[in-house]
Amino acid sequence: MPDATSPALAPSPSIELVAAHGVVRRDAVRGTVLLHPTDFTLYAGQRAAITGPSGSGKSVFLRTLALLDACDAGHVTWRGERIARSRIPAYRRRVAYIAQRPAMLDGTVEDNLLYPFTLKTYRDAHFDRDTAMRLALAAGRAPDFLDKLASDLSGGEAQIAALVRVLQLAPDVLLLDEPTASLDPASARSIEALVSAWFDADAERACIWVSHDLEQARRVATRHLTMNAGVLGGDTR
Ligand SMILES: Nc1ncnc2c1ncn2[C@@H]1O[C@H](COP(=O)(O)OP(=O)(O)OP(=O)(O)O)[C@@H](O)[C@H]1O
Repeated sequence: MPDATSPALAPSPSIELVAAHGVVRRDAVRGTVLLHPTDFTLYAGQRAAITGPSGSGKSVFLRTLALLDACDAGHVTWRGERIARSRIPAYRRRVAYIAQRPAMLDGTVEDNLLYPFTLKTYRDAHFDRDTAMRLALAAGRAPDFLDKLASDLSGGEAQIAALVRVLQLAPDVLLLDEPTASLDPASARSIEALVSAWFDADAERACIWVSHDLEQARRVATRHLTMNAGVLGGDTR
């Protein structure tokens, strides 16, 4: 009978997905530090939350991990390797950043869902209406959701559409920057359910959820970090 130390039952080594190595961000004009030197690793299977006061640097940190803003020092790695400039689009395909109020294009929800497939990075992928419908249904939307005009969507519906637009592309990591901040509780729960279903579908996925809401942070994450005046605290490694 194998015991817990036998190779068959030992936990598999953690897979490092996104890591920050001494990353620093400064205000380009005034030179003030927005993010102090930060080390952080996100492993496959982790759901992390970052809470902290307004203006403390949560978005600055998330945008740095997403490679949307360049570091002033340090670097970000993907699966233990530095990311060459030419590989940034491929990285963003694996690591998706979701803003608080994502931009929607004119046209229907389906037009919005089709948009990523017009980009060079996704030239090998194809829009699958059934997948999109399934995701919309998982967020409690009616079957006609894809036919709605983006301009007619409520804030909650627009956020759901934006999340479906990302999740249909099956990223490995979600960086969620207060995705439910301006939403009613029901819409917020729909977003949480959608992210949860995405996470549960593959053991090698991981996410970071920035939230002002401590209750939500407890619901959506098992690893808790804090940001205060540009200093990331908690269990950062
Ligand atoms: N590109 C930038 N250049 C200069 N200053 C910036 C830049 N981005 C953010 N800041 C400043 O950095 C500080 C942290 O901003 P950030 O948006 O990360 O805060 P936050 O913790 O996400 O706040 P909130 O919870 O209100 O969204 C703020 O003072 C903000 O004005």
